[in-house]
Amino acid sequence: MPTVPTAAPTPTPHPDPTRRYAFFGPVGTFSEAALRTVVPVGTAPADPYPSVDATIAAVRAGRADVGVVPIENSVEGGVSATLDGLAAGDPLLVVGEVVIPVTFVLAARPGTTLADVGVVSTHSHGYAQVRRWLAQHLPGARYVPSLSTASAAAGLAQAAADGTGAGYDAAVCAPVAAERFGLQVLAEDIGDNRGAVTRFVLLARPAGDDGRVVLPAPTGADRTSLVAFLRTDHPGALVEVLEQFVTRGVNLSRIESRPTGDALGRYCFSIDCEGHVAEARVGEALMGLHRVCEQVRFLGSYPRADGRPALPGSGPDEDAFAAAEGWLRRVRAGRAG
Ligand SMILES: O=C(O)C(=O)C[C@]1(C(=O)O)C=C[C@@H](O)C=C1
Repeated sequence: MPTVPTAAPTPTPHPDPTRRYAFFGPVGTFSEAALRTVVPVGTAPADPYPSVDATIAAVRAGRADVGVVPIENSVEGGVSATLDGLAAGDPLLVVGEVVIPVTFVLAARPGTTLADVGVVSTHSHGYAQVRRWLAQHLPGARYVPSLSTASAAAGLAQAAADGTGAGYDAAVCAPVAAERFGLQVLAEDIGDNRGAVTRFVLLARPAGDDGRVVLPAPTGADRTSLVAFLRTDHPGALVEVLEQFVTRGVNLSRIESRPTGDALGRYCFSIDCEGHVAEARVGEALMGLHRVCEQVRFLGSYPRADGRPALPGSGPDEDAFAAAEGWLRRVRAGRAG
């Protein structure tokens, strides 16, 4: 069985001042906070885009080299816009991840009190994380969705500057967004779940057009992301997919189904597993998937934000994979097994 080559040379680490970064904006989003953990202000050009789709499109079109978007929240789960954006369209690679705590404030124009708040706006993922607090403290309040937590805050500031109404009275946003847009914080730390975190991914175009290597080299504590499209709707199709990981002792850290959009009942599986495609066990699992699936879209292998090495699996260790490969080579050459 062929050995999967490792990425060489090692790609440039972030921040790379020669690259242009894009993030799901405007300024003050959690996505910007995630970006700033790897690309501090002033180290490289970084532009805000108004949605996940726009951020992904900027990377695809070459307006940015690396894009930062949310992919998974510990309370509300997968971010559909990101999962779907990566499953279709020109291929992109995940080249890194960042996990940050998410804490929310209720912010409004200065002079507003809690009793004045009848309509609240925020991103749908933000709303899902403060629903209980709102029900308890603003039981009559109506919810208006916004493109991001920070755009809800920006809308209040813009309306104040224009002398108009924003269509809502308060925004649920990051503390930094309230500060950036000169809003008054009516309530702090209003998240329903202490310790909520969101995982963000750094996206880049695969190597090819500019000759840059973007696939990060293995670190020993990596994650691999992919999308598996099942061949046909038949009994055991998902088991066949899972088997590829189980038999190689590869641990999954996330699996969720997403509709392909073609027809009712057509789903693909968005999967994260532990390890790097350069490791034999992961490479073989991916080859196995390729055999049983209609299509497998490799989304990248990249260092885990928590630096945790793969859990020891019940399957064979890396040496056993190398030994098996050597053995097959020998017997194929007609030598004694
Ligand atoms: O609106 C933002 O600030 C974002 O970065 C988006 C987003 C998300 O979609 O998950 C990020 C983290 C929070 O969980 C809420 C919203």
